[in-house]
Amino acid sequence: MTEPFEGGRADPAVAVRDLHKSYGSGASAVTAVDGASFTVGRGEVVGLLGPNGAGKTTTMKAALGLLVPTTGSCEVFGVDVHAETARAYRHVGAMLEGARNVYWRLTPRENCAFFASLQGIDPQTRREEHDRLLESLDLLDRADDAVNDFSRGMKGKVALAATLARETPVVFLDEPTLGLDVEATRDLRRRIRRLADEEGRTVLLSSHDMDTVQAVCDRAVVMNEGRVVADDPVEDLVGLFRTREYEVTVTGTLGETRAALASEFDAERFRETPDGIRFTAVVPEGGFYGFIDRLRAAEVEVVSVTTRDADLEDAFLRLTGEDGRPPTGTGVLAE
Ligand SMILES: Nc1ncnc2c1ncn2[C@@H]1O[C@H](COP(=O)(O)OP(=O)(O)OP(=O)(O)O)[C@@H](O)[C@H]1O
Repeated sequence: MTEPFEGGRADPAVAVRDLHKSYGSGASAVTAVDGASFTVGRGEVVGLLGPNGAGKTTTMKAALGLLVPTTGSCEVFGVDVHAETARAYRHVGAMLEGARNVYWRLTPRENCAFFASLQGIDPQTRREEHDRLLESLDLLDRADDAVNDFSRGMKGKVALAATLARETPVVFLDEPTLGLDVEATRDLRRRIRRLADEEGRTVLLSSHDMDTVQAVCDRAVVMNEGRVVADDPVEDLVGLFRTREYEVTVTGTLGETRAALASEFDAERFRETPDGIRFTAVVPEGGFYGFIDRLRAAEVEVVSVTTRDADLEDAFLRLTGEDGRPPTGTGVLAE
């Protein structure tokens, strides 16, 4: 692995500082990133989450020096990537939006060898490692075929192999599990964890796959509309929402109780079903009996109650307000 920059051992591996990026100008200008700040510590695996258009790719590109920020800065090991892009790039391997970083005329094996040698690594010393990498991505059978003829999904996997073959101390992965099957996804998760745990490498990954984020990330930075709306350890993000969500079906007339349930228990998604009125309610830990009493007082008959533990996906939807409730910001998380 290439040694990180000398000096500033206290510097985080990646620092994004008050980053603003707009595309275009005048009335057609699009603000993609609107004052985002976060850091990624050395050896940390951080997930960059957010709905489509939240600004994740733009942030990663700015942190790679591929885009000039409108204002703000990005640093790798304390070095401004825009002032010294080549120097920073040497320490960051990135797979962005699929397959752009591989040579399609070369084979997977040659791509791995090429990207390793770019980093000053003698590829002869890594043959077995590259084969293991290609095998884990189910590419070994095609290791000597030109990438040009591969499907999009396979090209993506070659891009990932080439990125990892560079053995850089920092790795950016934009949607790394996209197009991977269950087995390959599982293997990739293990590989990402190993990069951090055994090799001390730093990983920033964006993903819509919450299971992957939950499985591999130490921390999640959640973006929405160009801003960071949460920056917390993954377990805290989940813990914050460790209330129980219930799906409840009742018969009878809810009347005014409906509004009371909505305000006390976040009850929503009321709908008529053949079994009765169904809705969801969020009940704090230990509050279940109070909730049932509330229903009993309304003289409705409870037909069924099913529980569902909130997971990271629920947490994420609430933070970004995509569940229809007002967004919850970092201020709430900090409480
Ligand atoms: N080159 C560009 N020119 C104009 N607008 C752009 C450009 N690239 C991105 N945008 C816009 O900037 C906003 C943020 O896009 P970005 O790709 O960074 O988001 P994202 O979080 O990565 O989304 P996704 O999950 O869909 O990849 C979006 O509104 C997008 O349409």
